Amino acid sequence: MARIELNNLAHRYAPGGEYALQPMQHVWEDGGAYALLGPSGCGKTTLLNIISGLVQPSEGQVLFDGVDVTHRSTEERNIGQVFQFPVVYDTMTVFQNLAFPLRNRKMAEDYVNRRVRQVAEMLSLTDVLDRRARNLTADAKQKISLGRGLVREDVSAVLFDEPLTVIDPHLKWQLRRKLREVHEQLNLTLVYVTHDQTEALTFADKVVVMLAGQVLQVGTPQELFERPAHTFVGYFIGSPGMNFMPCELSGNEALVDGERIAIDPATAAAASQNGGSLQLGIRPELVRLATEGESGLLLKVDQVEDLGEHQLVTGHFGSHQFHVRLDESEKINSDGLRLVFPVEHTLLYADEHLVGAGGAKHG
Ligand SMILES: Nc1ncnc2c1ncn2[C@@H]1O[C@H](COP(=O)(O)OP(=O)(O)OP(=O)(O)O)[C@@H](O)[C@H]1O
Repeated sequence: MARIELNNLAHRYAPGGEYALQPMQHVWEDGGAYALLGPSGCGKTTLLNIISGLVQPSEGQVLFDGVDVTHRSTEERNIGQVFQFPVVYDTMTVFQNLAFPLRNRKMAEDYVNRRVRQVAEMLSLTDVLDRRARNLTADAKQKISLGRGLVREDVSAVLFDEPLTVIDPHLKWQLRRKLREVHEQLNLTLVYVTHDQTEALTFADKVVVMLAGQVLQVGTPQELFERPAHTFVGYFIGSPGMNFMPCELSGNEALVDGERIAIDPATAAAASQNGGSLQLGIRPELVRLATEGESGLLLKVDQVEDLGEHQLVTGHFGSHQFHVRLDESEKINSDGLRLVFPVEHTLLYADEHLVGAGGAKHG
């Protein structure tokens, strides 16, 4: 397994053309499970292909455990890959398919037997080990592909490019869980590309959020939820995403349409030094209703949706749309709700970037 270092890495497909990947500097730890998350065209596949060696970066280096592998082939980098569509040998049995990467490297047969059975067990393929792959469902074939990517212990990393696209929706959840278990048991460095936040958040220890060729934040699912480093991360992660409202500063308060909202003093001080166009950000889950006698901001209610254990209120402050997620037991006054913005969850963004500790955290 390897620690992967991206050293001043950038990529343009055409000399002098647009950057498909903006210059970046990152370290991905040995044994970590990473997800690359972002909308279509943000550069996820380009970055994955640069790590695997399918694309040569136009600038910078890729290091595996400190060794420069930028100009080495995929084969020389010792990478396992799982693609969107299953890559299996139809005429071989499931066992032979899983054994292929090991037999190819002349591993001893008793080791091959043990390892194939271990991986088959993890992916619930034990019952079909003797069946020919040709007759299996698309789901089973993709499980074989996953197994082939995971079967070698000597790879530097295993890269997955949207591997669950062809999987039946009810099986996706189960397979994601399986992949997590496999990661815990095999301790492989995994990089998983997806545009689906649920997939990224349930699979990865650390999620790398990308937009327009840039890595905006590398963080745990909790960090991305609690302290999005960029407004896009706040908006992209969460359902619905974070609320943002343009504001001005007045001492330790943000002014939104003339209303005053308390801000942590250190954040307010940093924001007044930073300058830039300011927005206040808060998660729909982290706003609360004012208690009796407590003052709060009046939200005009437009719509209430029943989400089972929660209810989602869509309303507005002045001209700004705002979402609040409340427990199903809360009584909603359809005229309006008095809301409290807890200081610890009320964040400020200057020119789209989080102000204060953790604002420019990349890692
Ligand atoms: N072979 C190529 N030649 C020229 N430009 C390319 C090539 N491959 C990708 N691009 C461009 O690079 C940018 C990043 O594309 P990339 O495929 O890496 O994004 P992505 O996030 O993986 O998107 P998707 O989820 O749609 O696969 C896009 O603007 C794309 O048009």
